[in-house]
Amino acid sequence: MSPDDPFAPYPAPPTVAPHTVRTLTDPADRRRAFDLFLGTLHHGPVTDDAWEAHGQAPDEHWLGVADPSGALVGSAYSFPTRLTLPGGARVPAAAVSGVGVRPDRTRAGRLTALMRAQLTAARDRGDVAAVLRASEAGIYGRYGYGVASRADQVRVTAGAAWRPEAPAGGTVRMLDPDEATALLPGLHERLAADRPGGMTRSARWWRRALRPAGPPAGEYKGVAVHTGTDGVDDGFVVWGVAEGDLATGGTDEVRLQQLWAAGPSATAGLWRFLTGLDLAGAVTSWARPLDEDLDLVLADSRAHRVTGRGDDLWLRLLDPDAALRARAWGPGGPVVLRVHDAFLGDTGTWRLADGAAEPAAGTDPDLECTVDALAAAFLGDRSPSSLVAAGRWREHTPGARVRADALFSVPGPAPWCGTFF
Ligand SMILES: CC(=O)SCCNC(=O)CCNC(=O)[C@H](O)C(C)(C)COP(=O)(O)OP(=O)(O)OC[C@H]1O[C@@H](n2cnc3c(N)ncnc32)[C@H](O)[C@@H]1OP(=O)(O)O
Repeated sequence: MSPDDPFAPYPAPPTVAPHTVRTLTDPADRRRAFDLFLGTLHHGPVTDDAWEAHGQAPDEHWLGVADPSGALVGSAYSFPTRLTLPGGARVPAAAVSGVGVRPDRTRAGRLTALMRAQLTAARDRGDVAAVLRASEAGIYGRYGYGVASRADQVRVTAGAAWRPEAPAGGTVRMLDPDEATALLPGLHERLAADRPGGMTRSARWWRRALRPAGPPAGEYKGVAVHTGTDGVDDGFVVWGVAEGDLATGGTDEVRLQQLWAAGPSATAGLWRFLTGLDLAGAVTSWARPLDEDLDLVLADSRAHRVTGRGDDLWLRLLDPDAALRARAWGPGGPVVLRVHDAFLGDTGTWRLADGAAEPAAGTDPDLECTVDALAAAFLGDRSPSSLVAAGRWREHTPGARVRADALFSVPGPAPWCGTFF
């Protein structure tokens, strides 16, 4: 992207080495591609057990990029998911992972070729968006991905006291692996439907999360479910433990892996349970939603510390028209928004008003942005005003940003994906 014209077409990388991108259907090719990907993360190849236990769902889409010699030098795959938008609509999306190019073949356009093939194929299949978790923040913006939700790393002191008026009620029960496998996918599916950025998880994802194969199988994994006062299961938690060093008298650290809750009493009930576990000094998590305000309900607000904040879900709209029509809108408007997709070579203009988005080709825009910068506001994470202030959106009509703030803002939970894939 040129700094002079952020909407200029995406330039081809200066060196594009000869290559072929092809779809991988043979399980042996997929395994080679997965090993290649693991290698780019500095990991060894997948074990037989892990590969068998995880399996490969037939609806996954695997791509490889090969040298003229035929050697596989890059990989990318995706599985189908449904992404929750503001207002609760769910749209089909490609969940992208396994992206890697062999270290001796990087910076010669191979990822660019994989991304073009993957995004085009997903759009042709009818996916409204692609989503991913990025290993590095500098990779995916050029392909139209933007950070659509962020998450907090937190540390909560074990045994912390709760304020008397903190939400309460309900019960917590622990599950064994079979019970967890039977109950959690459906419960998560229900809970993820209520939060923008929530996504459906594949059976493979759950197998890996609840029944790890290989060395992690020996790790402790706790699972518990919260049941509300109405008798309905309304939240769950999965955690592991980092053992303290006995030599130094250190206590265990409870590492929160997943916590989904339907509302404040389930959230509080599960956190009370976790922080009440014996033999632990703290509960930590690498990614909690920004609206989980534990400092408001703990007697000592400093018992909840946000130790970091980072990107959660990266979103790439493939069919902006379908996406803009599917999400809910706040009151007010009108605002005419033009969106540029330099990588796939599209530009579209929409009029946002009265709770709806309608195509408005030929109308002068009040606001203009790239598709990656639209992602930053699309699920509700950033306001148009903050994006204009940062130079990521352009305002042509004074005051349009404030009208857009109201349009993009929909009551409900903060956007958060909460699924690592
Ligand atoms: C969803 C997931 O799976 S996330 C995991 C992503 N994979 C990894 O992080 C594994 C380690 N890294 C790699 O395998 C590779 O370096 C990749 C896949 C990130 C990049 O592959 P490459 O074939 O080198 O990318 P390609 O040559 O197409 O680069 C295209 C552009 O992106 C830039 N780029 C590539 N990687 C990076 C990066 N890590 N940070 C910043 N810019 C990058 C290139 O400089 C190039 O820029 P230009 O168009 O201005 O010239």
